[in-house]
Amino acid sequence: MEPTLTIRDRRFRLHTPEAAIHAAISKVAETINRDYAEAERPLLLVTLNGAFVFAGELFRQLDGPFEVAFVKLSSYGSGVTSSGNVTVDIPPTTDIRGRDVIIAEDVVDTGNTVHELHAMLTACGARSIRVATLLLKPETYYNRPERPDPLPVDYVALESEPVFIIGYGMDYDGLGRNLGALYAVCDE
Ligand SMILES: O=P(O)(O)OC[C@H]1O[C@H](OP(=O)(O)OP(=O)(O)O)[C@H](O)[C@@H]1O
Ligand code: HPA
Repeated sequence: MEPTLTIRDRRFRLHTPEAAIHAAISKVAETINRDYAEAERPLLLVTLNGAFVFAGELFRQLDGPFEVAFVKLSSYGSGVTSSGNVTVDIPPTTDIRGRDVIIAEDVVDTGNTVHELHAMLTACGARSIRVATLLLKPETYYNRPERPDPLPVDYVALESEPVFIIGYGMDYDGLGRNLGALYAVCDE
């Protein structure tokens, strides 16, 4: 685990080591297993691209008749700020009607993505919708004048200050998703 690294034009510093990530994901899995012990075929819906690493590790620790499906959304392009427009590149890869859905996100930052997806799943007739994320940025998520009543984020592995993070699925311009630890931009 490098203490600092450079990707293209940006410097990053170690933010969360691998062991802490694994421990946090295991805690989330335990809670979900308790909450869904009686559920019938709950669905883990993974938001591509970023959430595939987190969701893969989480899914392996879920007990019972869980299914997995995917959706691809994007709003950041190659930069470090949300465009504000969430594009649905691939709609949910399975029928959502009547399902108990857990959205798996890598990061809930502005919350634009998770709100867009929640609205889509509601329109598709999901029976229940909860959100699991590897990382939540509470200061960014809960302080949005345009969204005074944000959705609950039900399962949060890790929290961070409002700084751009890469690693464990999260990217800068498509790079850094394969890092096993989290790194925060440190050149601002
Ligand atoms: O809370 P928000 O501000 O909406 O940010 C969170 C979203 O941003 C990233 O997706 P991105 O659009 O970068 O696509 P990617 O998953 O392919 O990296 C990330 O994977 C989340 O889905
Ligand atoms: O901090 C972040 N890192 C990578 N992708 C993101 N998408 C929203 N926030 C982030």
